[in-house]
This record gives sequence, structure tokens and C-alpha cells, in this order.
Amino acid sequence: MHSAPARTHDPMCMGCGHANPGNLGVRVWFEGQRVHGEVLLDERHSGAPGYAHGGAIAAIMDDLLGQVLIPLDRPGVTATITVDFRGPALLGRTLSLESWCEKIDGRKLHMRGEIRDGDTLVAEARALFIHVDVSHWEASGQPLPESWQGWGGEAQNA
Ligand SMILES: CCCCCCCCCCCC(=O)SCCNC(=O)CCNC(=O)[C@H](O)C(C)(C)COP(=O)(O)OP(=O)(O)OC[C@H]1O[C@@H](n2cnc3c(N)ncnc32)[C@H](O)[C@@H]1OP(=O)(O)O
Repeated sequence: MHSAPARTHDPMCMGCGHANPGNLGVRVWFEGQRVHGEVLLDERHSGAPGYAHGGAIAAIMDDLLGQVLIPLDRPGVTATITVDFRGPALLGRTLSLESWCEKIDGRKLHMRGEIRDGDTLVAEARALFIHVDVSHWEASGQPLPESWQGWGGEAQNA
């Protein structure tokens, strides 16, 4: 069953932001602490005729693995991400997305994710996210999403 998260991501996110006209069209939903989703790339994301740019796939992965922070209820940032390109990422195909947290070691959140085209593995990724306080983002001077208030307070003190 899908669960609705208490937090939502930045509406201007380049991956999934509904208010960003240039977003990559990433759509996600949550089942417990697992993230599922889909994306449909088109000519704007071309790397070769009919194929997605590897950078678009990597950006989708960063967004997808970052989404796990929401059900984990821990604000965090990507410290490092590795993407393995395993199969063709064709434009005009609905790709399915899945991500999860493999291990938590203090502030270190080890995330994994996969992108598939049907049964074909298109890409897999692993990333290290670091748990930060929400104040991490205050330096930009931009207002933070309202739903981020109090985010991670309990986990930070755990
Ligand atoms: C947005 C939510 C919305 C929810 C939805 C999210 C979806 C959005 C997804 C997009 C997410 C992004 O792209 S975020 C944007 C890209 N990323 C960033 O801007 C991060 C920039 N980097 C930083 O701000 C900083 O380097 C931090 C916060 C990552 C770490 O700094 P720090 O807080 O001072 O911590 P520090 O002591 O250095 O590191 C803590 C521990 O992690 C280890 N560590 C740190 N960096 C690395 C690294 N690259 N590789 C290996 N290990 C590392 C250290 O060795 C240490 O281990 P030990 O000594 O304790 O053992």
C-alpha cells in the first residue's frame, strides 16, 4: 500500500519539482521506507539519437536515492554517488524506479537504487548521503519548504 509522506521535496527540484517547468518528470511514491517511481524521457534528454544522456540518468538517480530521506525522516545531502549504466536508456519509454536505504551508520546513509525498462536493468546506483540539520540549507537565504520544519529533529538526537 502507498503511504503519503509528511514531508515533500522542493517544488523547484530539477528532478521531480512540480513547479519547475524544466523538471525531468520524476514521479515517486512510497511503500514504507522504499521509494518507487517512474520517468519518461524525451528528445530534451538526448545523448545519442533515441538514447538518454548519461547525465540525465545520473540526475534521476540522485533525486531517486535522495527521496529515501523522506520516509527515513532524515534530512541529508549526497556526499558521493556511483552510477553503473547497465543497459540502453531509450527515450520515449516509461522507466521504472526503485530506491532504498541499505545501511545507516551514524550520519552516513547508504542508499541504493535501480532504473529498469520492463525487465531490463538500465542503471543501478549506490550513494552515500550525510544526515544534516535542516539549518544546512539556510545559507542560501531562500525560504525552505514549510513541510521541512522540524524535519529530522528526532533522528538528529537519536
Ligand atoms: C534535500 C532533502 C529533500 C528530500 C528529497 C531529496 C531529493 C534530492 C536529492 C538531491 C540531493 C543532492 O543533490 S544534495 C546536493 C549535492 N551535495 C551537496 O551539496 C553536499 C556538499 N557537501 C557538504 O555539504 C558536506 O561535505 C557534507 C554535509 C556532505 C559533509 O560535511 P560535514 O557535515 O562537515 O561532515 P564530515 O565530517 O565532512 O563528514 C561526515 C562523515 O562522512 C564522511 N564523508 C563525507 N563526505 C564523504 C565523501 N564524499 N565520501 C566518503 N565519505 C564522506 C566523512 O569522512 C565523515 O566520516 P567519519 O569521519 O564520521 O567516519
